[in-house]
Amino acid sequence: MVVATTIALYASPPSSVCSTPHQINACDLDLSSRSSSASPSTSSSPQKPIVGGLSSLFSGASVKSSASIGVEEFSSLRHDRSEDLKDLSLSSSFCYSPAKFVGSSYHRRDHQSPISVLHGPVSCSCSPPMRVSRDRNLDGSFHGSLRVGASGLFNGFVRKAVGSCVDYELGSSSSDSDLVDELTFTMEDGFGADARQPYARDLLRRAQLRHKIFKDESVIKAFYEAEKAHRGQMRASGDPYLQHCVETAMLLANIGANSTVVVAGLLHDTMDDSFMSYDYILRNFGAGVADLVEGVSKLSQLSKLARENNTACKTVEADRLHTMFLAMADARAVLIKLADRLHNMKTLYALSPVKQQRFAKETLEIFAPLANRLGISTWKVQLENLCFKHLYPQQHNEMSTMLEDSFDEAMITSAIEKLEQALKKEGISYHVLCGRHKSLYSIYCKMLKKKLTVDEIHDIHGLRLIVNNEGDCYKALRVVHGLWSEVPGKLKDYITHPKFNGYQSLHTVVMDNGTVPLEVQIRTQEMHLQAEFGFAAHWRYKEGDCKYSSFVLQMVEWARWVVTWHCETMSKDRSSISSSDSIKPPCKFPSHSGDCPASYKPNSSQDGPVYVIVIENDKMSVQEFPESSTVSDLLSRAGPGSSRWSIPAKEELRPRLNQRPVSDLKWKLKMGDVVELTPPIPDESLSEYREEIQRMYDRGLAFSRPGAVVGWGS
Ligand SMILES: Nc1nc2c(ncn2[C@@H]2O[C@H](COP(=O)(O)OP(=O)(O)OP(=O)(O)O)[C@@H](O)[C@H]2O)c(=O)[nH]1
Ligand SMILES: Nc1ncnc2c1ncn2[C@@H]1O[C@H](COP(=O)(O)OP(=O)(O)OP(=O)(O)O)[C@@H](O)[C@H]1O
Repeated sequence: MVVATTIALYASPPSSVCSTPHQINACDLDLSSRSSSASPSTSSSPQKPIVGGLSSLFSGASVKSSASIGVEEFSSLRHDRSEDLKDLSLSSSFCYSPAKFVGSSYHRRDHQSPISVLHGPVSCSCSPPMRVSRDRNLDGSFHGSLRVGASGLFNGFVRKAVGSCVDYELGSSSSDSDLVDELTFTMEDGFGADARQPYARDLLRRAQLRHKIFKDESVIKAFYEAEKAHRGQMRASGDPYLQHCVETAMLLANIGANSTVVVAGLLHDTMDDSFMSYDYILRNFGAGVADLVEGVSKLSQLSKLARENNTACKTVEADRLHTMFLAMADARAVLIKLADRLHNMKTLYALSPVKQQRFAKETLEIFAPLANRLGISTWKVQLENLCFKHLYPQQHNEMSTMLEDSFDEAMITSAIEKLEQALKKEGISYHVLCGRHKSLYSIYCKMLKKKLTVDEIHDIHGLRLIVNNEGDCYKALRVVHGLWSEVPGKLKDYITHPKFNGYQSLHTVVMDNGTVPLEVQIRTQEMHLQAEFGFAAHWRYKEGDCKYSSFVLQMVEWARWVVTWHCETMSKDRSSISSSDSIKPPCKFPSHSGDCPASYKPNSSQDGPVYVIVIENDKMSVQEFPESSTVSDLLSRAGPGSSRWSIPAKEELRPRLNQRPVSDLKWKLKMGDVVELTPPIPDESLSEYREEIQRMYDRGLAFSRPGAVVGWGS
């Protein structure tokens, strides 16, 4: 079966499963059986603190939810409904494109969403969509341990290896030289090569079966480099480390990323966790890949810092962190980091409960919103549902139990078919007809936010229709109301009465089979662009946009667009992207017209604030500075009293900027800079200095020491 992989960054709903008629296709093939739809909540959303029992919300819910869902269960489309179904991201999307309408006035569609990222019929000869077996680990029952071989000789190496990725706190702070001491082999001597190569070959072969990009020369080369770099390293789950690299790269491939990104995905941990250097990657794979791997490494470090400092709990700082991540790194590096995190979240069961909580918290507050901003709904949904499970297991269980019968993919599929036929009969052409069921976490948030019971949520099942013009919106609405009975009071005409943010669409809720509510949204392509990309962008709608500066908004749109562009245009199978009837990003990459909402160019203008990580007394904060601020500005904010500072002569006493002693106070701060105000001084003999610096900070007084020409303050 040819699978049209589509993740609609702009155009379509989350975890969109796109198909030509009669095909239901899965995006993340290894995930498709548990794909889910997006949900709300970000660090800043009102529903963020999700706590408390659901019993009151559920009152009356179970009766209706079980009684009302009399249609074929979605599990029949996917897989057997078994215990671990509860742990999956219970949501998915479907999309039909009217290929049947080929000819005359109908647009031929091989893909669902004209501006979807992936469109690409990625030849996934892996398990058929909707019937993909699930990872054994999702039920959380498997508790792996650090398996490092009988001798345990490589403990240190392994610890170091996994440290930066999953924060096992097993000595990941050791330096590279410590690491060398613990190694009893060199990377080149082919330790265990004979034993491991068959395994690696098998892993590669399986990856190639799942996605053809793994047959690319550069990808194969990267695979073997990753194998060499991570040889002997195991994950806490007990899996070889290489598997994590492959799964990360596979997630990227599944959203249509090109070979540069997939290669960087395979190598994403090599700089942190092996001896592979930037230069080595540069020589072997070029600057594009090397920069990406370096970008991911920086994001990993910042994420670790944030995790250790519980930044996710501080809403304002978490928000700054989102922005910083997008602004400081190539958006594709964020994409790789997200894929890395998604796979780590899927294998979180292997960590201690405390670590699980910490990762889940950070993921929910930092990474899921990032996925949302980048428009990768399918990842956002999976991340959120996994976090939900770990952070609120009781509520997750209750919701899963209650809703597992409610998610009815078959109903959505048949509703699409029905509507498609009826539109055809009426001669109404359309661009996209897609459906999704709402994710578990999104339903949960909506129930809490609006104080609703589950049977009061009318958009658990939803369809979206994108037509050519306004007139067709109303014609299509009549068709919808002719097919199904309308729920009184639920019709909203945001075309005649747009929302304040410019959002336009027709919304109606109808009853399928008289029992299951189905929300139908109808809009034109222009309206849809606005809803996904413009001021009414869905992520802003979900986050509540009032607090964002235009700088942040533009930057997010830029990042989103870059990611989309890269995924779309690099997807080799997608020749139809340029077809004239596609909904396209507003301007041609890489230039924007002046009034384009995505006209922000990272690093090309200095008109926005910079966010800097400041570490002081082992505490981290994410601070905002006006454009063109300098180290001196930062120091004057940090220290009481004087705003003029000079630099201590002794390097080890200076503040550090990105791990280097500050040498120029006029140095301009950049997005993502890390400034340590009280650098760690390992030498015990320097403790006196340290105390004095501390006093200086405390009192804002000048620091001096006999013989040393150092002075803080004027
Ligand atoms: N992109 C975007 N989507 C929106 C916006 N407003 C509403 N929507 C979509 O429209 C759906 C329903 O919105 P409304 O019909 O206004 O419903 P509501 O009154 O907010 O609440 P419910 O009927 O309970 O969903 C939402 O679930 C979104 O999918 C917006 O500003 N931007
Ligand atoms: N009726 C629909 N048909 C298809 N896709 C939809 C529909 N409604 C929302 N979506 C898409 O589904 C994704 C997930 O949205 P989600 O269900 O979390 O929130 P929402 O329904 O848009 O908003 P809210 O939770 O406030 O009602 C978004 O990409 C959204 O655009």
